Amino acid sequence: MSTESAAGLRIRDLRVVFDGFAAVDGVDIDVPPGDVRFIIGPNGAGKTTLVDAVTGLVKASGSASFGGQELLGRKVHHINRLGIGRTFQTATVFEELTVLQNLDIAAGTGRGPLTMLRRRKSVPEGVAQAMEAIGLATARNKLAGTLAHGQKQWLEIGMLLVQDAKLLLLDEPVAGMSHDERETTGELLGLLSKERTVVVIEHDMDFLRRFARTVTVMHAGRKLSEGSVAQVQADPKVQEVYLGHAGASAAAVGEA
Ligand SMILES: Nc1ncnc2c1ncn2[C@@H]1O[C@H](COP(=O)(O)OP(=O)(O)OP(=O)(O)O)[C@@H](O)[C@H]1O
Repeated sequence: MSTESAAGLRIRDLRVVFDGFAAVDGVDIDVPPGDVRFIIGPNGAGKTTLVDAVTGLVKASGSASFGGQELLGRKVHHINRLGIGRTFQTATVFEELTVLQNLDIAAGTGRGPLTMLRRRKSVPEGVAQAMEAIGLATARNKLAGTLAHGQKQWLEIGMLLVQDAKLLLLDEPVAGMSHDERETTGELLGLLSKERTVVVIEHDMDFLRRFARTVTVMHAGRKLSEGSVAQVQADPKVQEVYLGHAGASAAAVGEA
């Protein structure tokens, strides 16, 4: 195994079968450290199932390793402790708690519930850095339930940062976001990738064009194409799958 692939996410012959149906059907993917990899594909292509397999939510065969550590066969919390963090399409923050309390809980900083619920002046450095990165430092005492949609997604990413996740798997992070929120999120991905590996499942092609470094296209449980944004957009196989005919602009990808 090369040093590079050992350090990043390395998936080999990944298969997930539901009642005889292969939702992920023998996929190989390498995401090197520092990449911002977008995984796209039509509905039902197997994108979420692939991430579910990597994070221990569904059983899979083959191999998925990060930093040289095999993930398949481990429990969800163990995978989490190995530095794998994941967000879902709907943000899963504690709405009745503040931004800071949400981050505290994610960080598991060892305080009892009463201490956590008290407002306080000193904030652990990791939590302060995360709040800064996600742009919520001034909103630290706001209840998460009162945040804008985009801010909730950022808070969820912040919760992964305080856990020091080294691999961030983000499921449609900009769904439902405004234009400005998308731009901010895209910039955040670039910032995060300096110290982490970022994998984004996404349908939004404008967002992909602006912020993906590399792209993997999935279709019917398999990897259809991979490369730069320009390479996959120019791939006739990708155009065929999205538009039903080659030669058309791939601009409509994701509008389905
Ligand atoms: N728990 C399950 N049991 C049975 N089939 C499932 C299960 N989860 C997913 N599938 C099927 O596996 C296939 C892949 O689903 P998956 O959600 O991974 O696709 P996707 O690429 O993420 O699609 P979308 O873009 O719509 O989220 C689909 O045909 C789906 O119906």
